[in-house]
Amino acid sequence: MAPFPKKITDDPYGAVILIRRLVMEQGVTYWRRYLLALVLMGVSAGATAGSAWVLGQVINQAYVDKNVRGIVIWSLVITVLFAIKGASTYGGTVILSKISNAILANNQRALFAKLMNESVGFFSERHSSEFLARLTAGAKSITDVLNSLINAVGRDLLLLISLAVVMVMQDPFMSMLGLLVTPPAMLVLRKLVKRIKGLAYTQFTGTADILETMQESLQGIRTVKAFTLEQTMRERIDASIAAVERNANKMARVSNRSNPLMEMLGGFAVAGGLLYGGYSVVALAATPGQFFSFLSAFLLATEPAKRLARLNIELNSNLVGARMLLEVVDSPASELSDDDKPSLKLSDARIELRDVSFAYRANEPVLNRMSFVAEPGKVTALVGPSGGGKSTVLALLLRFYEVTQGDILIDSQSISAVSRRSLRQQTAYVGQDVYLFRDTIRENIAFGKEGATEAEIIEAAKAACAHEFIMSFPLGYDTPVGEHGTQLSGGQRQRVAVARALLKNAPIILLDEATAALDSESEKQVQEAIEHLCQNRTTIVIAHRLHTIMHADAILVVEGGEIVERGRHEDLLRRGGRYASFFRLQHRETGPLTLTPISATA
Ligand SMILES: Nc1ncnc2c1ncn2[C@@H]1O[C@H](COP(=O)(O)OP(=O)(O)OP(=O)(O)O)[C@@H](O)[C@H]1O
Repeated sequence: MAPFPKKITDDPYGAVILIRRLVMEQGVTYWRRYLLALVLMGVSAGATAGSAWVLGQVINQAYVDKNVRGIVIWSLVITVLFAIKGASTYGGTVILSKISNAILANNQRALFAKLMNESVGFFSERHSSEFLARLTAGAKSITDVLNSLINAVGRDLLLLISLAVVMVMQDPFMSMLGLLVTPPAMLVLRKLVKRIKGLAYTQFTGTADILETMQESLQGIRTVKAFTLEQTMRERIDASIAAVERNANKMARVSNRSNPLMEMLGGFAVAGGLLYGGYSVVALAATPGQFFSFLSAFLLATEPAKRLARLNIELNSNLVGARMLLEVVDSPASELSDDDKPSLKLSDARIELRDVSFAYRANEPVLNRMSFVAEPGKVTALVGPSGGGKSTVLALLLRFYEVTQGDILIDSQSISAVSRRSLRQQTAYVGQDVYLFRDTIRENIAFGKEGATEAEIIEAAKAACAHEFIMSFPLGYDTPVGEHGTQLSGGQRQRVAVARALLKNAPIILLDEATAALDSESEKQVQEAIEHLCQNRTTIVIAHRLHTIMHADAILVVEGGEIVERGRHEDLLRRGGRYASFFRLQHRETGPLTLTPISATA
């Protein structure tokens, strides 16, 4: 999917094609219900037109026939017609709303499903608020387009036709005169459509900007507060809000610019009708009933006529949102399901990187012909300066990205030849930023295994040294963790994440800096949890504070996308190279070394 097009003209979706597509792909599914709604709208239109006609009868009974009984009967008929109109309008509106809600939900599901088929790289290039706007406003726009169409046909056109029938029945000549106002009205409206499209687009992107600032300020609320950025953030969002407000006002002005003119044209038509109607009663012996009936039908017809005239404006402004959503849904998925590939079959879980090169962006290599083996059931540690490419190795192992060159093999199977799902199912990953979902602790652990039992969840929590702190909360496992787990401490979050990984019981463990930024007591507990997690599993661990490294079976020093040193702790120290200097650095910083070693982040 391309990012937001810079100009609306870049957009390949034409209005007619899009409307046809929405009708054929989305509306047609509900044709039976639409038909029922149309019938009800037709009944409502008939009742409205009927009441205009009956009005003429009442007037004639009063002024011409002087018949009280007739007046009473026709008045009763009008009451019945209004009741019919009320009931059918209600039925039609409810049916249409239900269809709209279903279409809205379908589109939101489709967009979300599409996003789930996008790669990690896809999201790192875009802001999530872009999708929020498309999911909400875009999906709503699609239903609005379809509603505008059905209302135009069902409500307005049917009503207009029924009223036209009454007008022609009462006075054919005058009805023709009414049509004279149509061409100038059309001319004015056509000019407005183009402006509206541009404004609707700006409105859409402006709303996305507001969402973006809002989301960033709230997610980074601690940074905002700590750096007293409240005013800065207020100013940033204020600029976006003011721009959207200005644009909305412009849109209101432009889209309603037709109104004064339409009213004037309507006024001319009504005045003409009065003049001619009055004249035909006085001079041509028409009945007052005819006159009143025609006039009321004419007045009733002005609203649907105005709405129909504005249909083009309405459609075009909503089509902008519809395109925004369909653009994402239509774009080729960056991570299509490859479940048809064979599953990864594990025996020992031996991982091998063979001459792996990788670049996020062309000509900016991050890994350069990297090769190493992570032996089965052993702990392999990646250490090295920040930005060296350690996290990238894990990202490639999980196939968040595909290698540019070389291959990654697990038990001699290239990971690119097996399904991503089978690869990820057999891998437990605990990342730098522990992500907890806004749910209870229980549910957050349970994400590790589908259908996990309570006993399994508690067992995992115990092994992750989390059970105790969980039980210290009044709600125990039902304690909500808050958005992103903010109601837990850093160490608690990490232990919940380790419990989740333990529950998954995967043969391969990937850990990225899991003990960073913890006090020594929490770190000890998290470390103990991790030791349980790694037992008898092939583990690749990125260590920044590196408290497990001393005992790691292999230590790889990654620098500039290459492995510059490898070996066990003692060997590397003896060699006196990069690792030894990191080690000494930490030694100086932390005082005499205890058994806990090394931070590799320079
Ligand atoms: N999504 C991305 N898009 C573009 N470049 C990226 C992306 N992620 C990482 N990089 C770049 O790739 C290089 C390696 O990053 P990586 O995260 O693998 O380093 P690291 O060794 O794990 O660092 P740290 O120890 O700080 O976590 C860095 O220069 C980084 O800027």
